[in-house]
Amino acid sequence: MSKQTILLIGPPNVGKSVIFNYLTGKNSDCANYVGTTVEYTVGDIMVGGQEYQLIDVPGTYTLEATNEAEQIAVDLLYGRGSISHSNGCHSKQQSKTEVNVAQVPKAIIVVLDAQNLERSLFLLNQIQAHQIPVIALLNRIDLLEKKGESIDVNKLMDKIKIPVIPSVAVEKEGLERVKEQLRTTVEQEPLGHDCLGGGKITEEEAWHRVEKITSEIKSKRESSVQQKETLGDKMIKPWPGIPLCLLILGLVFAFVVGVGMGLRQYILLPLFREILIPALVFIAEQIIPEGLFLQVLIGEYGLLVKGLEWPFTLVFPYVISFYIAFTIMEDSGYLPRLAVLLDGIFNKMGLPGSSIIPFLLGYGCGVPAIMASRSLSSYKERLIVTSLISLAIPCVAQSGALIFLLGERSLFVLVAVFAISLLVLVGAGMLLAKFIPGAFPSTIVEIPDLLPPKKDIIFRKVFIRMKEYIVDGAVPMMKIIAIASVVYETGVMNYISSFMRPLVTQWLQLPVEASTPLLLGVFRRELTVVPMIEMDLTLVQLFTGAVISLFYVPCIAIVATITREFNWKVALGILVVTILTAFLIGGIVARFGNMFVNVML
Ligand SMILES: Nc1nc2c(ncn2[C@@H]2O[C@H](COP(=O)(O)OP(=O)(O)OP(=O)(O)O)[C@@H](O)[C@H]2O)c(=O)[nH]1
Ligand SMILES: [Mg+2]
Repeated sequence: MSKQTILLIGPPNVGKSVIFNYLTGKNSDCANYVGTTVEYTVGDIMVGGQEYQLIDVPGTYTLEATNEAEQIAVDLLYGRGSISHSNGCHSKQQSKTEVNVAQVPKAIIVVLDAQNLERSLFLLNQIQAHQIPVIALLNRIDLLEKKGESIDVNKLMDKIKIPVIPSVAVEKEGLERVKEQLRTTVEQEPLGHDCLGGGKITEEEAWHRVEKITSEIKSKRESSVQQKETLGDKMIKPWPGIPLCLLILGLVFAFVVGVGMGLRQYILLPLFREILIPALVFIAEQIIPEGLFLQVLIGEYGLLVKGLEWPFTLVFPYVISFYIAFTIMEDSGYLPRLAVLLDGIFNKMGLPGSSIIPFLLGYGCGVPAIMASRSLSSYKERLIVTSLISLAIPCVAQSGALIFLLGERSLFVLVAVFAISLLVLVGAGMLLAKFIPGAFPSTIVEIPDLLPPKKDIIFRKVFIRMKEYIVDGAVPMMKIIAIASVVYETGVMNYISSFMRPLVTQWLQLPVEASTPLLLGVFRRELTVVPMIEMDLTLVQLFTGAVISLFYVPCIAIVATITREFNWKVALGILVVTILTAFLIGGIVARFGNMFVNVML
């Protein structure tokens, strides 16, 4: 028999995932913006000697869902959940544990936002109408106290007549009490009343009552003065917000490139090139007889040579530097401010400013980025974001490879490639906004407090993302390199390449070997770039190759995600558009890139 479930519900960005991670030991993604969790995550929790499944639910303000992520929350409450869920990381493999979400939960932990109690109580009231035992966690009280405010928790319990546990999830305060309290709650019958005093009331009356309760239990210290305009407020105004934004993004770019190059040059390259790879090659030569198998291991595309060098010395350093920078940005609460600042530009692409979050996630990996678009409110917005991520946003593996390929030859060309990608992104976005039917967005961006990122949370998140890269990025890359190695050593690669000769040599003006990255790139994005490193190409040819790789087909994992989130027709459409764009812009750069390169040199 499958285990019974306990739901963790609350408004967005209140700390549910931090609480879930503590209670289950799993790793549900948490970050300082609305809509971090877009699918539910399941973990085990022991309550009074019995095992339950705790479900981390996407945040929702009310039970009238306005996007796909919120709909998942509502479905889980009704016991209508489907069994597609995350097992605590971005891994595409599903958890093997059986999850029965098509059942009404045994209990609900409602997480209230101490800073926005009215809205939380309104949601609590709606949840209680479902006759399921509930406990409440009053989280983020530290932030309230910083503002010189406090909530009388006993008085609150008195009024809403359910157990309320005050907590500071990031400090693990109050979380042990949740397990104790759950022990009695799961045994209880539902209370049979709601927190607002019962009776059939209108929405307006409900708001009136929550405001009254809040005003009776909340107090402000006499000494607390009106807050000054904070740095967080300044960041969303054009002045000084835009210069600050350029400075921050510039610093992030410099950090990712600089730290990535440093990690490669001084740590990973010496470790792999001078120690690990020679040792493995030596061992292979000793124990494996001459022949095809040995060549596949140590030849041109050898698994023990390129199969280790590419994923671990070329891409891995940038995965580390990108995710350190990105995690600090997402935990600080800067991203929603960027969303407000860029709202005008995004509106021209038919998108709300908050789509900056899936876009920036896309610079890490397209798969979680496309999933994150679930928090957008219309199909049109999701489709535009997904198409643009697939077309013009290089993932971290590909960016790492591009930085390596071009960085040492010409920084101008490197910057030009990223600038072209941004231009195409905006241009294609404006076109899609015109042609895809649907209303234009109305933007409401919730802005959380600017918080200093916590060291241990950053460390854990970067570590998880490194692990994910090794499992979901490096290992598949090694498999493809192994296949490429076999295909190369047996001469099949040459045979296939001959079919692509006219396209590659005449239209793109590249040597015929450049068909290899185009073939491998179907499987993984960075493989459209890395083989070019081994070729003797002119700067214009590198420019052409980089631009093609940028727009060329998204990798197999992304195509699978698009098919799952939309359907195969959308995936096919995106494939066709990306291939055509890549060859079109690649051909143009092959012809006119010379002019640019000459001017810059
Ligand atoms: N200061 C403070 N920050 C907290 C507390 N709890 C969570 N946070 C921070 O609040 C942000 C949001 O936390 P999450 O756990 O992602 O919130 P969530 O409710 O799961 O958000 P969604 O998935 O978007 O609904 C993160 O930056 C956390 O570090 C708390 O008690 N105090
Ligand atoms: Mg969450």
